[in-house]
Order: sequence, then structure tokens, then C-alpha cells
Amino acid sequence: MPSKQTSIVAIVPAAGVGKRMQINHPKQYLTIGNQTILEHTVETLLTHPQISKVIIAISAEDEYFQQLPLNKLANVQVVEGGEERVHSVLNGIKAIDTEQTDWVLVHDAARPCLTHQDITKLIDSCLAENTGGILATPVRDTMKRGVAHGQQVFIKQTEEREQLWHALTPQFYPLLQLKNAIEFALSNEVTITDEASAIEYSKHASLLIEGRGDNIKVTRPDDLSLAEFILHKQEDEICA
Ligand SMILES: Nc1ccn([C@@H]2O[C@H](COP(=O)(O)OP(=O)(O)OP(=O)(O)O)[C@@H](O)[C@H]2O)c(=O)n1
Ligand SMILES: C[C@](O)(CO)[C@H](O)COP(=O)(O)O
Repeated sequence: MPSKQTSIVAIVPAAGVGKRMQINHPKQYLTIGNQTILEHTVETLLTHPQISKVIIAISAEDEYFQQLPLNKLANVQVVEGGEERVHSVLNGIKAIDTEQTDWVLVHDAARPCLTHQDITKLIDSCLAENTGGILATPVRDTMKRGVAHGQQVFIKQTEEREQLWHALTPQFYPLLQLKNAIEFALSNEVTITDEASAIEYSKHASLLIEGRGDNIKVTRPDDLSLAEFILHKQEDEICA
């Protein structure tokens, strides 16, 4: 459990190029309503009562961030992103004052539909168990493993669906546990696509906390309109 004077810092990896969006513009700077995806995401984190600061990892070539009001906020710090998401996250972790903070929450810039309720559920569940964890949703569909033959992909097998989850973010861990786990995985050239996989490689436990299915990651072109619909629906929920 964090001591009373410590606080929770959020890291937002926002240094990707968004290849799968098939546009020539990093997806985190696409706009929904009157804000960029990055601003929606960071605003949700900054307005959560348990989060004291947000560290955003942006590309060294980023030409967009400086134009955002975020750039002037006292509780927003910018670090340089890395070659892969894991490197961006590690750069954010290294910027944290370990004297003041003992837990860190990592959330994708590309997930603008996160809610305060889910943040609170994750943090409170993990602190109660003194164990890190992630938001996740159980898969809804029958899951197939494919195999390519020439230009076609065929079903190789149906995967066991019991206890199969979609990993989301935020992912929330003790700061030094996550730092050491990521550095250990990288030193062994292990592929790390989320914080939980580094924690798993270091054989630490992670809680799976069921989160909202509308906490989508804007990844492909048709995700943008879906994210816009979700955000408008959430605004209606708040105003209802
Ligand atoms: N070197 C990288 C790569 C990704 N990210 C961030 O990690 C999050 C999730 O990654 P993903 O959805 O894969 O974003 P991109 O890497 O930008 O997408 P793509 O793989 O389509 O290029 C995004 O907020 C992205 O900005 C990052 O900070 N640093
Ligand atoms: C971290 C993550 O959001 C968990 O699902 C996801 O892995 C990040 O996207 P990527 O395409 O794997 O970089």
C-alpha cells in the first residue's frame, strides 16, 4: 500500500506513428470533438483524484505536442519516447522521483474512452491486494488460430476461450517492480507489448480486473468513429 504522502503517477506512451491507421498523421493527434485523442486521454487521467501527475512520452520528431495547451500544465511532464512502446514507458519510469511515488499507472494515449470508474476500480483492487494488475475484458467470440497458406489464411485450431482476456490499459504496478521487470526483460531480448508481460517474465503476479469493453484502443481507421460515438455516449451518461 502506498504510504500516505506518496501519490500515483501516470505514464502515457504517445510516441507511436499509428501505421495501422493508414494516415500520415500520428493517431494520438487526430481530433474527436474539440480535442485531440491525446488530450482526451490525459484530461481523464489528470482529473482523477488519485493521480497527481502525468508523464507523456512523445517522439523526438513530434511536431504536434507543442501546439497543445497540455504543454503548459504544471502536472504534465514530457519525456522522449523510444523505438518501441516498452522503451517509451521505461523512459517515463526513469523520470519519476522514487522518493515520492511507489506505484505507477501506464495508459495508452490511443485509449481516449477510459473512465474514472475503471481507473478507481483498478487502483483500489490492486492496492487492496498489494498486487499490480491490468484492466481487461473477457473475449466474447469463439477464437481461432490461423495459418497462412500462400495468399490465404486458414483455421488451424479453435482456441480454448475459458479465461481468455483482452488486455487493456491502464496497467498499474509498484514502480520499482515494473522498472526492474522491464529492464530484466529487455536485457534478455524478450518481446514486451504491455507492462504485464514484463511482470510475467519476472514471475510476479498480476490481477486481471474486468473493465469496460468500450475502453478501445484507436488502432485502425474504423476505430475513430467508434471512439467518437463512445465518448459522446459517455458524455450523455455524465449529463443524465
Ligand atoms: N515506440 C512507441 C510505439 C507506440 N507507443 C504508444 O503506445 C500506444 C499503443 O501502441 P499502438 O496502438 O501500437 O500505437 P502505434 O505504435 O502508434 O500504432 P501502429 O502499431 O499502428 O504504428 C500508443 O499510444 C502509442 O503512441 C509509444 O509510446 N512508443
Ligand atoms: C498495451 C496494449 O494496449 C494492451 O492491449 C497493447 O498491447 C498496445 O498496442 P500494441 O499494438 O501492442 O503496441
